[in-house]
Amino acid sequence: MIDIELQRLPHGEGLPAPAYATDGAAGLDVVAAEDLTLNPGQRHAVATGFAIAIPEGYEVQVRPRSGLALKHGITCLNTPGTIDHDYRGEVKVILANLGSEPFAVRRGERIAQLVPAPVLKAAFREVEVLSETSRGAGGFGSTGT
Ligand SMILES: O=c1ccn([C@H]2C[C@H](O)[C@@H](COP(=O)(O)OP(=O)(O)OP(=O)(O)O)O2)c(=O)[nH]1
Ligand SMILES: [Mg+2]
Repeated sequence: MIDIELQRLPHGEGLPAPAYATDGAAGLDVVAAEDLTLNPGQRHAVATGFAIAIPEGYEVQVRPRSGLALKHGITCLNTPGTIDHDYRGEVKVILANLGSEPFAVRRGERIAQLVPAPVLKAAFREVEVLSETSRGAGGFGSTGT
Protein backbone atom coordinates (compact mmCIF):
# COMPACT_ATOMS: atom_id res chain seq x y z
CA MET A 1 0.00 0.00 0.00
CA ILE A 2 1.43 3.38 -0.95
CA ASP A 3 0.13 6.83 -0.07
CA ILE A 4 -0.75 9.10 -3.00
CA GLU A 5 -1.65 12.72 -2.35
CA LEU A 6 -4.71 13.92 -4.30
CA GLN A 7 -5.52 17.57 -4.92
CA ARG A 8 -9.12 18.23 -5.91
CA LEU A 9 -9.38 20.88 -8.63
CA PRO A 10 -12.30 23.36 -8.71
CA HIS A 11 -14.13 21.59 -11.55
CA GLY A 12 -13.75 18.28 -9.73
CA GLU A 13 -15.50 19.40 -6.54
CA GLY A 14 -18.02 16.85 -5.30
CA LEU A 15 -16.65 13.91 -7.28
CA PRO A 16 -15.44 10.74 -5.54
CA ALA A 17 -11.72 9.99 -5.34
CA PRO A 18 -10.45 6.98 -7.29
CA ALA A 19 -11.63 3.89 -5.45
CA TYR A 20 -11.46 0.11 -5.61
CA ALA A 21 -14.79 -1.40 -6.69
CA THR A 22 -14.06 -4.63 -4.79
CA ASP A 23 -11.60 -5.69 -2.10
CA GLY A 24 -9.54 -7.59 -4.65
CA ALA A 25 -9.54 -5.05 -7.48
CA ALA A 26 -6.11 -4.17 -8.88
CA GLY A 27 -7.23 -0.81 -10.21
CA LEU A 28 -8.96 2.17 -8.64
CA ASP A 29 -11.85 3.32 -10.81
CA VAL A 30 -11.69 6.94 -11.85
CA VAL A 31 -14.68 9.07 -12.87
CA ALA A 32 -15.07 11.75 -15.53
CA ALA A 33 -15.28 15.39 -14.44
CA GLU A 34 -17.03 16.49 -17.63
CA ASP A 35 -19.86 15.57 -19.97
CA LEU A 36 -19.04 14.90 -23.58
CA THR A 37 -19.96 12.76 -26.54
CA LEU A 38 -17.30 10.79 -28.39
CA ASN A 39 -18.23 10.04 -31.95
CA PRO A 40 -16.85 6.92 -33.64
CA GLY A 41 -13.13 7.40 -34.31
CA GLN A 42 -12.93 10.41 -31.99
CA ARG A 43 -10.62 10.84 -28.98
CA HIS A 44 -10.56 13.26 -26.07
CA ALA A 45 -8.42 13.89 -23.00
CA VAL A 46 -11.18 13.59 -20.42
CA ALA A 47 -10.82 15.69 -17.28
CA THR A 48 -10.79 13.91 -13.92
CA GLY A 49 -10.85 17.03 -11.75
CA PHE A 50 -7.79 16.14 -9.68
CA ALA A 51 -4.01 16.16 -9.63
CA ILE A 52 -1.82 13.74 -7.69
CA ALA A 53 1.65 13.45 -6.19
CA ILE A 54 2.98 9.91 -6.53
CA PRO A 55 5.89 8.89 -4.28
CA GLU A 56 9.27 8.62 -6.02
CA GLY A 57 9.90 5.11 -7.30
CA TYR A 58 6.31 4.61 -8.45
CA GLU A 59 4.10 5.46 -11.41
CA VAL A 60 0.36 5.21 -11.93
CA GLN A 61 -0.91 3.44 -15.03
CA VAL A 62 -4.17 4.54 -16.65
CA ARG A 63 -5.97 1.54 -18.07
CA PRO A 64 -9.28 1.01 -19.86
CA ARG A 65 -12.30 -0.66 -18.30
CA SER A 66 -13.09 -3.89 -20.09
CA GLY A 67 -16.84 -3.38 -19.86
CA LEU A 68 -16.69 -0.12 -21.78
CA ALA A 69 -14.31 -1.68 -24.29
CA LEU A 70 -16.45 -4.74 -24.92
CA LYS A 71 -19.87 -3.08 -24.90
CA HIS A 72 -19.04 0.24 -26.55
CA GLY A 73 -15.55 0.09 -28.10
CA ILE A 74 -14.31 2.69 -25.61
CA THR A 75 -10.63 2.42 -24.71
CA CYS A 76 -7.72 4.48 -23.47
CA LEU A 77 -5.86 5.30 -26.66
CA ASN A 78 -2.43 5.33 -25.01
CA THR A 79 -3.01 2.35 -22.77
CA PRO A 80 -1.42 1.89 -20.39
CA GLY A 81 -1.14 5.63 -19.85
CA THR A 82 1.72 6.72 -17.64
CA ILE A 83 1.42 9.21 -14.80
CA ASP A 84 4.96 10.18 -13.80
CA HIS A 85 5.71 10.67 -10.12
CA ASP A 86 6.80 14.26 -10.81
CA TYR A 87 3.63 15.24 -12.71
CA ARG A 88 1.48 17.80 -10.91
CA GLY A 89 -1.03 18.66 -13.64
CA GLU A 90 -4.55 17.32 -13.89
CA VAL A 91 -4.80 13.58 -14.48
CA LYS A 92 -6.54 13.05 -17.80
CA VAL A 93 -7.88 9.94 -19.45
CA ILE A 94 -7.38 9.82 -23.21
CA LEU A 95 -10.53 8.03 -24.25
CA ALA A 96 -11.07 6.87 -27.82
CA ASN A 97 -14.22 5.53 -29.39
CA LEU A 98 -13.34 2.52 -31.55
CA GLY A 99 -16.99 1.50 -31.72
CA SER A 100 -19.59 2.29 -34.36
CA GLU A 101 -21.96 4.41 -32.25
CA PRO A 102 -21.54 7.79 -30.52
CA PHE A 103 -20.75 7.30 -26.81
CA ALA A 104 -21.87 9.74 -24.13
CA VAL A 105 -19.51 10.27 -21.20
CA ARG A 106 -21.28 11.68 -18.18
CA ARG A 107 -19.65 13.52 -15.27
CA GLY A 108 -19.32 11.11 -12.35
CA GLU A 109 -19.24 7.96 -14.49
CA ARG A 110 -16.31 5.59 -14.19
CA ILE A 111 -14.24 5.79 -17.35
CA ALA A 112 -10.92 4.08 -16.55
CA GLN A 113 -8.86 2.56 -13.75
CA LEU A 114 -5.62 3.65 -12.14
CA VAL A 115 -3.02 1.02 -11.30
CA PRO A 116 -0.04 2.11 -9.19
CA ALA A 117 3.18 0.29 -10.03
CA PRO A 118 6.83 0.34 -9.01
CA VAL A 119 9.30 1.89 -11.46
CA LEU A 120 12.61 0.23 -12.31
CA LYS A 121 15.16 2.73 -13.48
CA ALA A 122 17.65 1.77 -16.17
CA ALA A 123 20.60 3.38 -17.88
CA PHE A 124 21.31 2.40 -21.49
CA ARG A 125 25.00 1.71 -22.12
CA GLU A 126 26.17 1.50 -25.72
CA VAL A 127 28.33 -1.51 -26.63
CA GLU A 128 29.83 -2.84 -29.89
CA VAL A 129 28.43 -6.38 -29.68
CA LEU A 130 25.53 -7.85 -27.69
CA SER A 131 25.60 -11.18 -25.84
CA GLU A 132 24.49 -14.16 -27.95
CA THR A 133 21.18 -15.99 -27.47
CA SER A 134 19.42 -18.86 -29.28
CA ARG A 135 16.66 -16.43 -30.36
CA GLY A 136 19.09 -13.98 -31.79
CA ALA A 137 17.32 -11.45 -34.01
CA GLY A 138 14.27 -13.67 -34.49
CA GLY A 139 11.00 -12.09 -33.46
CA PHE A 140 7.58 -11.05 -34.65
CA GLY A 141 6.33 -14.63 -35.05
CA SER A 142 9.69 -16.34 -35.61
CA THR A 143 8.70 -19.22 -33.27
CA GLY A 144 5.54 -20.00 -35.23
CA THR A 145 1.89 -19.47 -34.42
O1 LIG B 1 -3.09 8.95 -19.85
C1 LIG B 1 -2.36 9.86 -19.44
C2 LIG B 1 -1.00 9.93 -19.81
C3 LIG B 1 -0.26 10.99 -19.32
N1 LIG B 1 -0.81 11.95 -18.51
C4 LIG B 1 0.01 13.03 -17.96
C5 LIG B 1 0.81 12.53 -16.76
C6 LIG B 1 2.16 12.23 -17.33
O2 LIG B 1 3.16 12.33 -16.33
C7 LIG B 1 2.27 13.28 -18.41
C8 LIG B 1 3.18 12.92 -19.55
O3 LIG B 1 2.74 11.69 -20.09
P1 LIG B 1 3.63 10.94 -21.18
O4 LIG B 1 5.05 10.89 -20.75
O5 LIG B 1 2.94 9.67 -21.49
O6 LIG B 1 3.43 11.88 -22.45
P2 LIG B 1 4.50 12.62 -23.37
O7 LIG B 1 3.89 12.77 -24.69
O8 LIG B 1 5.84 11.93 -23.29
O9 LIG B 1 4.55 14.04 -22.69
P3 LIG B 1 5.74 14.72 -21.86
O10 LIG B 1 6.70 15.23 -22.89
O11 LIG B 1 5.08 15.81 -21.06
O12 LIG B 1 6.37 13.67 -20.96
O13 LIG B 1 0.94 13.46 -18.91
C9 LIG B 1 -2.13 11.85 -18.13
O14 LIG B 1 -2.66 12.67 -17.38
N2 LIG B 1 -2.87 10.81 -18.62
MG1 LIG C 1 6.94 11.64 -21.45
